[in-house]
Amino acid sequence: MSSEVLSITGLTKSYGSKEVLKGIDLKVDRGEIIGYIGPNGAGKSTTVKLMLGLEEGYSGKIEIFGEDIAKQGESYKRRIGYIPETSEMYDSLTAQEYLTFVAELYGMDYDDADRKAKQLFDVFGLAEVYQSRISSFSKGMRQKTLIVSSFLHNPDLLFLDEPLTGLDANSVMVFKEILAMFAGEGKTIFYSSHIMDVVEKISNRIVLLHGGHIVANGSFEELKSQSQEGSLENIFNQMTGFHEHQDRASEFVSIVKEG
Ligand SMILES: Nc1ncnc2c1ncn2[C@@H]1O[C@H](COP(=O)(O)OP(=O)(O)OP(=O)(O)O)[C@@H](O)[C@H]1O
Repeated sequence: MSSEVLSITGLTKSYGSKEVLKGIDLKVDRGEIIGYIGPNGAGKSTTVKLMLGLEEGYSGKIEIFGEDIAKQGESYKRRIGYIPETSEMYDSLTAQEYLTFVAELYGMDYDDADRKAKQLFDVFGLAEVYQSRISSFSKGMRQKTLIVSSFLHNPDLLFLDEPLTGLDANSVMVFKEILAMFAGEGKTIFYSSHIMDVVEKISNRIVLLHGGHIVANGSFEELKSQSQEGSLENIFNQMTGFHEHQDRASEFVSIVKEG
């Protein structure tokens, strides 16, 4: 069996006259944690949505689990988990209703999904609110619900967009450990985030998207040796040509003070 889980070749995508992706090539193997980074608006979410089949109208080729997604049916999606950047969770549902509903979409049996979701909720210390409405949840509780919904069907490939949003420091530690263990089981994780120190620590490989192209692709050590910068934050600033943070901050503060 090939160890390649994901292969993107010559991927381009435009919205109207705006070309967001200008030819992306990327290969990802089983068990890798890919840190997918880039400035706001670079096209990270667009890439992920294309791979999930949520967005159409691209050129190039996207192969997942060895097959072209344009040619295969929906079945590959059952092996994928997804934490979106912004989520429209159904507020009027309870966590139990929401999680069993999502799990059934992934082909799980109701009773299995219910039992497993309840156990996972318990791990996050949320057993007592399993039957409460999502509308009553805090930001972190909602994020934990999304995390549980994306892992419930034991996916082989996970797309995580800013998954730590709202999690407290203890939960962050648990979640980072979960990711490492999951990758150790041969699962593949595509991790999109702006929190550079977390990306630096958890990723086996970092892919930086800028100006419609992949401008860096390697382990943190490799990127560091190429750029002679210390942290991933500095490497990011250097590779995206951004050196004005102090000027921008001074300008902002002086405008605020003026009025
Ligand atoms: N449905 C759409 N219609 C028109 N333009 C879009 C659409 N979706 C995304 N775009 C544009 O494509 C570009 C890339 O957006 P995308 O959300 O992929 O960026 P991103 O790298 O995920 O950014 P961020 O870090 O801010 O989340 C942006 O300029 C955005 O305005």
